Amino acid sequence: MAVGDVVLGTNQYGKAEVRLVRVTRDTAVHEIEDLTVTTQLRGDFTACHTTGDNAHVVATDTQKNTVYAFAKEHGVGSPEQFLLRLGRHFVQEFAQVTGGRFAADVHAWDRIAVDGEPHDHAFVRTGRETRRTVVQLGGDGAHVVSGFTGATVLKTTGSEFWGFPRDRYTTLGETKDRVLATSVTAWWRWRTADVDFETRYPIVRDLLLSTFAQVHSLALQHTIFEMGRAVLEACDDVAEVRLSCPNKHHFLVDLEPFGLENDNEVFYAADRPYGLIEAAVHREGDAPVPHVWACVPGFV
Ligand SMILES: O=c1[nH]c(=O)c2[nH]c(=O)[nH]c2[nH]1
Repeated sequence: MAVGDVVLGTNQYGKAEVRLVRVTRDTAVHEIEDLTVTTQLRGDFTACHTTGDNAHVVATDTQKNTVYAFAKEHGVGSPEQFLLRLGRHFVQEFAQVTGGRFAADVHAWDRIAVDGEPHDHAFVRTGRETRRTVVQLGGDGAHVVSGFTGATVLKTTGSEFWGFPRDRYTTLGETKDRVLATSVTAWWRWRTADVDFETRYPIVRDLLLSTFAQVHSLALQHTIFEMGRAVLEACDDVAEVRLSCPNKHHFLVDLEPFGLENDNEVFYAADRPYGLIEAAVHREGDAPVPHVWACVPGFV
């Protein structure tokens, strides 16, 4: 519907960053599930925008309540299944809802060790990656993208960087042995929504990180391509991998003024600026699905 010459374009709305902690206490050994969930509905919401008629608007407060209710009723389990269940509920329940974007960050917890034993009901946040997923439902079915951010990894050798062009602004020296460090943000698109996500997620994650460790790197670009390639070669159910990796520079400290040698031992870990290396890796001939990636935060 038009208001004068102005028309409504694409729109979506929902509740962002619903903090959900689910404790399962069937036995004395409790389990905890901790997620930040975002729901955004798409469909026929034109009247609300153009005339203020809220008849089609599933309140964001209702969406938030549904997240909590579903966690109680159905449990959480894999975030992918949780979001598929949640998203399908809104589509089935409300005729005006045709699809949406549903995203979750998963915050992992370890048990606190007491006298060397894992405690029954005390946890500490895992210092590793934050698992993430985005599920998209629409006319062409369900698309599931999984990934993680904040996996900080470092190797003290096995990394070179040389052979780059030199102009009058180039001061960086060539190196055959440097520290390589990054905080990996990885996304991968599953071929279908029919995946055992809980089994597959750690396999993909471990492949990415073990490849970082094993590749003799000639550039961070080289490393991240190899990381993506390792996943695509091992995992038929993954269609595409995208990686965003800051090059967390470790500069060798000049110790000469102090009469000391620095044999790749003492580094200045700079926080900014940093190189930001990003790449998508896919199999030749695979059809791209750009609209899925358009809703994934982080990088193009
Ligand atoms: O792995 C690297 N890739 C670059 O593109 C680059 N540029 C730079 O200054 N250092 C590095 N390291």
